[in-house]
Amino acid sequence: MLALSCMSNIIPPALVRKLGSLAGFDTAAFEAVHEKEGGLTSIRINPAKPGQLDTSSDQVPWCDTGYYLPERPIFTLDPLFHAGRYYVQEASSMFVAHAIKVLGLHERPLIALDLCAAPGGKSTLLNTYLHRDSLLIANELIKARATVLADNLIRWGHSNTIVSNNDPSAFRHLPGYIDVMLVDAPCSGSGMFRKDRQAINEWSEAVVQLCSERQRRILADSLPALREGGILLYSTCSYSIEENEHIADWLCETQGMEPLSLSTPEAWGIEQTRSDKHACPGYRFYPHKLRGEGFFLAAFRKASKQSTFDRRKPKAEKTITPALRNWVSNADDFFTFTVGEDIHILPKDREADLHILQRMLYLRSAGTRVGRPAKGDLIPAHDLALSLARHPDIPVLALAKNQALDYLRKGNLDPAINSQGLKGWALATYQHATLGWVKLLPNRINNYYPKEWRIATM
Ligand SMILES: C[S@@+](CC[C@H](N)C(=O)[O-])C[C@H]1O[C@@H](n2cnc3c(N)ncnc32)[C@H](O)[C@@H]1O
Repeated sequence: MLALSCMSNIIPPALVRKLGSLAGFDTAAFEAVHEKEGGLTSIRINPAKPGQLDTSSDQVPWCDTGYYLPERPIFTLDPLFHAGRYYVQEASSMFVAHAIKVLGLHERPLIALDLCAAPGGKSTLLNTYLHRDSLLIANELIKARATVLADNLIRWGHSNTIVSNNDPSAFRHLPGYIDVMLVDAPCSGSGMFRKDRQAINEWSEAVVQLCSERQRRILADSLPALREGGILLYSTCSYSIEENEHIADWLCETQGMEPLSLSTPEAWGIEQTRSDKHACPGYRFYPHKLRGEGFFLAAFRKASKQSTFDRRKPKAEKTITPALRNWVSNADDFFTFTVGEDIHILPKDREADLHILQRMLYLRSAGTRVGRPAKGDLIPAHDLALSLARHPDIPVLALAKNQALDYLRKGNLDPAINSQGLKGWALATYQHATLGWVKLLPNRINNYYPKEWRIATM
């Protein structure tokens, strides 16, 4: 408590001392910006989904789908949040979008791995910015967090995504398989001090050291999966040199990586550093220099030789059955597979990848869960309602805001809303954005919003 009330001592002096050794570091401005709790609110919109959003506010300079909000709304009470129309994401970390563009990673289909992916901020960004025919493997070590990750990716709606729940060392079984790998490593969290005061109490030089060692372990364990010539994006929300520039030097020294620079306009206020030994460019975000929290990113190409394995295509491809054609748009682009009773779809040219990944990893989910067969038809899954692969001709029940919130609370809906007298399965929508399924009966509307997703009554 004493530390919290004594403002100039809020930032651990040992951290400030170390940062003071970086060329051009402005200690006074850094301390001043940390005197107030809070920080900014920003969202990144999902350009693939409909729904009116007020984007008159300022754009995040390094991400054309990122916007600062003038204040923090109660996101839970906005149906568009639940529809995956946007993701609430800290502005600095949206810099990954710029890195993708500068490195041309959007130009052709790639296999991408987001190794430390929960809750999914950067995975949803990768979904938006990578080439649409890419495959994204979003991995998270901690099981409960992998569930949150999977849910956020369902909301975002892309079918070309696989969620895995593995230790980084599991990726050793996929030598040379990945084209681009993002390691947004667990770190000491100093970049979030303005948003999370508790992080200040938990910070110590020993924690920085432990994090630095863990970051090396995570990278050494997973890097065999990156193909020769493949790209690594390494990021943290720490200011500590031990977790940033020192890791960059270590990657060059021991992991056969060569540094890449990402040209950024000076007006953005991003500080470019050079590591001591290999002059690796690093991109530092300081809240006193730009509108964002503390963040670091560095990019590398794998220069060393990397063996790989045989990836012959299996021939068991199952195409979409006639019954599914009314539910899935561009049905011929997908193949189907079942998990338990549920039918899933994944883009056709990813069938071999699914077979490989099923053998080597523990997969939490793959592609889009479409639903369960029932008497020649389908009981549609919630994932399909939120998916971009959903058929455009499925009937729609348009809801006003209070009705949409009742729907999201899994409450009862007045049958009078169904003024057109529609029957059967329909999509509950708000401002053209889909929230989930309803079943329309003559005197009733059955609410199929998943009970584990429902919002609390406020
Ligand atoms: C900085 S967070 C990732 C944030 C995420 N990339 C995003 O943008 O939403 C780091 C993640 O690494 C996971 N993690 C923790 N220890 C790990 C380890 N030893 N190996 C791999 N991942 C780990 C954490 O559970 C956490 O989800």
